[in-house]
Amino acid sequence: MRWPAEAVWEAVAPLLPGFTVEVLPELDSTNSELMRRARAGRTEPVLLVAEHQTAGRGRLGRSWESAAGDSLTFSLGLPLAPPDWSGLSLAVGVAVAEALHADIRLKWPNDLWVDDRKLTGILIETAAPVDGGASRYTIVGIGINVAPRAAPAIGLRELQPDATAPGTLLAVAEPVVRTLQAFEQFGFSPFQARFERRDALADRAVRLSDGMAGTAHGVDERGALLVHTAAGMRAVTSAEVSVRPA
Ligand SMILES: O=C(O)CCCC[C@@H]1SC[C@@H]2NC(=O)N[C@@H]21
Repeated sequence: MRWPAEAVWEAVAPLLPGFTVEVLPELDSTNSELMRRARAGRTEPVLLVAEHQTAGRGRLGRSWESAAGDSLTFSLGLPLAPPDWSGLSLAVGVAVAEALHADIRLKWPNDLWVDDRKLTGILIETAAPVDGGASRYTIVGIGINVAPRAAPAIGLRELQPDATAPGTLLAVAEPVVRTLQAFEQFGFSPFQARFERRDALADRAVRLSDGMAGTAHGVDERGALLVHTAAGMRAVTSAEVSVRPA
């Protein structure tokens, strides 16, 4: 199904004052496109949506696969200068989850899960400081599965049978922008309790990519994952975390 691009533009643009809104039929990756533009000096606030990505990217060099029409793939680009960057992807996850459904959980640090199946991935990248100042051009890429997907993924339609990619964009775009603005001012701490209400790892046995095992106990005020290990409580700021089978 093709997007009603003009209608989407007309509905979303008024929600995002100061942003240019673009809905394109195909791109390699919305994140890659905004990074190319930033490197060419174009650092204005943009919402860029691709109906289809030919080379969608995930974290850690992974790819983000989606067929046309079965997912929502977009990036927001804007200059940001928060006093502390830690926890940004968690705050964005809170905004997306709260905008979509009560049953969505947050899997530290970047994923949204339903019943331990991945619904959404978030890829945040930043370009060089804007005009040599404190702001960095920040590209927040979000991929949301909409059509039902085989495990280990899941589609939003399994929670909301009438979900569509354009409707999902309308639901999440403004909350994510408001979150980025709040994060720039206040950092992660206002999002800590909201994250913990949806924490998919809370009180679960986890394994970190460095081999350490323990039990997850929420996040601290900077968004670090707290893991109780044999060596004591660790505040984990960068690692892959997997749930250990019970
Ligand atoms: O799960 C992950 O590792 C993150 C996936 C992020 C995918 C989105 S889709 C829109 C934007 N463009 C990309 O190439 N990636 C992000």
